[in-house]
Amino acid sequence: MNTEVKEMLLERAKSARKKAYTPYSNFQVGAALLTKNGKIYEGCNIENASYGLSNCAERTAIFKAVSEGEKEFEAIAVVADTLKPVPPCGACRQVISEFNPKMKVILGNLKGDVSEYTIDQLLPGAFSNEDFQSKEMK
Ligand SMILES: O=c1ccn([C@H]2C[C@H](O)[C@@H](CO)O2)c(=O)[nH]1
Ligand SMILES: [Zn+2]
Repeated sequence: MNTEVKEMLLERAKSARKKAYTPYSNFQVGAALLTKNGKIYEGCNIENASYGLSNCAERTAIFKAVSEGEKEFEAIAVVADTLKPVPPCGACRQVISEFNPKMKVILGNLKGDVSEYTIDQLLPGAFSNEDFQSKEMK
């Protein structure tokens, strides 16, 4: 993936982060999701007084995109103010892998550190719709 696109996604994630609603953790995260046809959907984390209902930035971006009719994704960038590039939580890894097991995941922080993975590196052996099959198809 070319460096300009990567930089641009990280910038959009950084900008999305400013919209985070985080009165409980005060930990802001932004994400930017790139569709295969070149559109970008931003997301931020959104917390709730009932803590467990909080939604991560990554899932906000994906759910926004899917609700607009998008299902083909190429990459997601995630940014937070962390020492090392912010790792996505397990729930988000599972949701990312649903749509593209080869999705590129670009992780950053505000200092400019960047690391890049594919989702199958971050969640090897993910549960998928193929696991619904109860016996070998002959
Ligand atoms: O990759 C991550 C990790 C955490 N969070 C959010 C969830 C919660 O609002 C806050 C603290 O966990 O950060 C994200 O949005 N993305
Ligand atoms: Zn998450």
